[in-house]
Amino acid sequence: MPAAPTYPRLLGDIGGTNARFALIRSQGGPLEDVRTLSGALYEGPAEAIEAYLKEVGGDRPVSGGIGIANPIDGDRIRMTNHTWAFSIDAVRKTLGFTHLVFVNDFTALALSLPHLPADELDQIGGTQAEKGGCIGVIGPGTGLGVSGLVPSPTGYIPLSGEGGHATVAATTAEEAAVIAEVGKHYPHVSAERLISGPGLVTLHEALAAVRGLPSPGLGAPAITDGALSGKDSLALDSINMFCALLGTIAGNLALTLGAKGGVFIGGGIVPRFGELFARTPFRERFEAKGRFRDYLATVPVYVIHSAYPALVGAAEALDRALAQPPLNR
Ligand SMILES: Nc1ncnc2c1ncn2[C@@H]1O[C@H](COP(=O)(O)OP(=O)(O)OP(=O)(O)O)[C@@H](O)[C@H]1O
Repeated sequence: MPAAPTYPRLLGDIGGTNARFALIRSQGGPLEDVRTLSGALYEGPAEAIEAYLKEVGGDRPVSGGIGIANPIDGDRIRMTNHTWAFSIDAVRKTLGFTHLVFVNDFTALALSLPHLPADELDQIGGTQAEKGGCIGVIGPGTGLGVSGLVPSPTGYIPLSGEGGHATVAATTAEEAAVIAEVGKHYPHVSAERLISGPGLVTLHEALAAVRGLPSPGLGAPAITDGALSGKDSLALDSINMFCALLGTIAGNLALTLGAKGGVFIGGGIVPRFGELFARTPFRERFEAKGRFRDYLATVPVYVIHSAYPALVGAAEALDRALAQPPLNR
């Protein structure tokens, strides 16, 4: 009997604010009909997916792969920054799909890395990536996602960790003062508390307080704009500290994984810094590990500029799920 058709396939990337969907219509084909929907307008993923499919029309997919900004632990998902709570299998049945796979969004991002074209990556220091070496990925956005790819005889295995909640570490006295200031409000100052969109605002406010300045009251985009304009020195100092702290934690990730295959920076924030990023203390701090400076000096870091890398990774996650032999039930 011929195998049931698995194209078109639905791909998704569900964040705290937006849900992005796309279709791949044939094997090796591109992402098509990418749309961004506001999650808050829908009761749950089935409703959002139906709205998307109605809008783009054409043949209906029967399988889907979705990255979601949430830990995945079994069939039930309750989104942390959202009202959506659902059973993956119930969504699959509602949609009439044969397969529906959900993975953590940073697991999806990790799965995308070997597929990203070189011209969508900006290298920040280091030498050649070791082919087949361990890979790290870290990305400040609404939160701080951390993942990686570990080589195995059957290919790369993605990690599903919560590294954004590791403790943030100071290198300079002013960083220590900022962390102490933030610690007045939180019992544990995780990396995400400072290295994320909301974290940039927290860092900027705390740096002003440490320097005895009035509360600046700026949002994350305004802080970046102030730094890029060259006219707001507090904003520039905040971006520099943000990137230094990111360098510290990215260097820790590289050491922990032995990421000779490189460290990739995803998320929506760092690409918005543009050329400023290469002039921040990020790379110096990434390598500032005492006796392991030479080791880290070889590790390349790449800023991801791809438009929809998590959708590429969701496609890989679905590919892998469909390649598994069916369970004997
Ligand atoms: N120019 C900017 N500079 C710094 N931070 C910014 C800028 N523009 C937006 N942000 C911050 O980026 C964060 C959103 O990050 P990102 O674009 O990666 O979205 P996300 O985490 O994928 O979430 P979603 O998928 O739900 O949109 C927000 O906290 C926002 O304040």
